[in-house]
Amino acid sequence: MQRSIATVCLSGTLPDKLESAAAAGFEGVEIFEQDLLAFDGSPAEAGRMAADLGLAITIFQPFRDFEAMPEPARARNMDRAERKFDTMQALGTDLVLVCSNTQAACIDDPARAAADLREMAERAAKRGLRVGFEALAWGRHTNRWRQAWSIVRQADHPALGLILDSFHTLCLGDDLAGLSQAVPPEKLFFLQLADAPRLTMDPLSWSRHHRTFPGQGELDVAGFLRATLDAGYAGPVSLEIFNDEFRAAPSRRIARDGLRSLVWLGEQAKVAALPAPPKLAGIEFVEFAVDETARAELAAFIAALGFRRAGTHKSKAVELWRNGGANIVLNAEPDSAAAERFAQLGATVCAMAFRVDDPARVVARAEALRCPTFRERVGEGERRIPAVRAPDGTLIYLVQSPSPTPIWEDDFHLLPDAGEAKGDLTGIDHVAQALAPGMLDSFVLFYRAVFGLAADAPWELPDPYGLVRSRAFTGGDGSVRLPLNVSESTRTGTGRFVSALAGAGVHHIAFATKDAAAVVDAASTRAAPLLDIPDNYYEDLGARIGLVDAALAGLRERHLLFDQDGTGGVFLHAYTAPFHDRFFLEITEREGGYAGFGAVNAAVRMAAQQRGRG
Ligand SMILES: O=C(O)c1ccc(O)c(O)c1
Ligand SMILES: [Mg+2]
Repeated sequence: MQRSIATVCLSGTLPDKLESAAAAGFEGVEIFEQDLLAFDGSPAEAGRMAADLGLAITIFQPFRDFEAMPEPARARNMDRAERKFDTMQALGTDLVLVCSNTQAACIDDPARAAADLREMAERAAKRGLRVGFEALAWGRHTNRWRQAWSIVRQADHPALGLILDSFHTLCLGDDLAGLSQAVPPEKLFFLQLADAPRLTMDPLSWSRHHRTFPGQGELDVAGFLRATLDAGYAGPVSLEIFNDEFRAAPSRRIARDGLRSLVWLGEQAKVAALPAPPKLAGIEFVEFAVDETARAELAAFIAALGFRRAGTHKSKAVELWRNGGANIVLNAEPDSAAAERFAQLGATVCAMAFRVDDPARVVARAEALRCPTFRERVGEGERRIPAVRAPDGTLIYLVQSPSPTPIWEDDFHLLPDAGEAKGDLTGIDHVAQALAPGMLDSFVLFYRAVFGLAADAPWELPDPYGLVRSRAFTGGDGSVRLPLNVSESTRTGTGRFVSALAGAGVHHIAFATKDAAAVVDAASTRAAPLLDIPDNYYEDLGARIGLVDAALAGLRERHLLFDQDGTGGVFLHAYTAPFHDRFFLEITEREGGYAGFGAVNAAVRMAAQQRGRG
């Protein structure tokens, strides 16, 4: 499978785009005409640049509004084609993409379309060039691949073939049924792949602004690729994404995401196997980068929630704090990855650890998916825990589970009563990350591809100062839950956090308990900085769900928020005020299979946090 990417996917100048594509590991590029027009060198120079980078120019595109035009436009189009053939020969590519005509003047006559394409193909063939015809989903008279194929078949010229684009087919709810029976493999000239979120929108706007890489959206791109390969297609597999955020993002990151997406898609379409994704069994710990001062402050903050110091690292300035099954690591080791993170960003989460069945296999999978991995230096006799780096630089440690000896025993001097039995928390329920706008799709692909996490439908959460978009990832039967939040506004809690961090990071950590009321009561006796929820919330709650008065009073008294899911699932949760206006903690109790995050309560929580800033 030759991997190719269209220059339109990437930001910057044509040389930037080519360099980023080559650096990411692509073997080919589609040269989008607009990128060539804006380039101040000759097509031959562009062609040499690509060749020097080891990139084949897989196609030149698009050639628009060609077929079935009345005279004199028809004759002009033939001349235009000849001129573009000159460009293609200088570039060093033999294939041009003709997308179906969108003009009102286009004649509704497939025979005319076929005759015109036949003539174009005949002219191309004289120069050893080829023409591929693609149905745009908004083409005037040709918008399905079956129509495009019927025209290509009628034209019956060896230099004319069909181009398939997953977006145009899938956005119309169409599929490739019948492809392998209808179209001989030598007539499949090119394959473009794009995913997209399911939106209710006209196909043109949807296509020009919201396409994504495969794995970042909701279309069955793997099925589309599989069907094309089953029909005998053996040419390049090329990404063609029009996306506003991609155009604004660094081309290197987007190109890397693109390659990762194709590697992952190859697995999904059963082209090439990868080391299997992990069986996940929860989040073992979350680790903060601190210095001595921040460690003391953060220790006091979590102690109010019932965490106790459970151990110190044998060779590093690292402490383990624990409440029942929930572990927090405070890392103040100088000269470490954590110290670097602290120097840059202050007290923040620098790592978290997933319990996985086989850490070595996950590392191999991450490497196959071109994700950076990490190994911390270790002292004698200490355990080396491998890690994968998330797109924001956060380390995700991979901890063997089940494991004959808990990871803490090798590396930590544990205090005598450090066991998990003590405490009222059962573990880490979820870890929420705030991301800069434009980063969400990179994270979506990372979590889905490396860890096999499944994405919930997107949510919108109203902060008093702007909207927060949220998408949650879940794996391991709900043992790992990772909501991702993005805000365009810099005044929301999410936006301020992202500005302070100049990027992305963990914004809150939610702990699980079987008895939220008891945890909150105990925390209150320790003067924990829990968030006050206004009475109006409880008035509305009573009106909405008719809890008995005593139950409602119990929630109100403890400032506990409540949600239920209609199938017997119930969620109780309470929040702390933010630590250093940075991140906050949450206490959660899930009952009856509740699978959400209390999104209905987010507006009240965010308003209370904004009020708390004074
Ligand atoms: O949006 C467009 O115009 C356009 C052009 C060329 C393509 O291959 C395509 O899928 C869309
Ligand atoms: Mg296309």
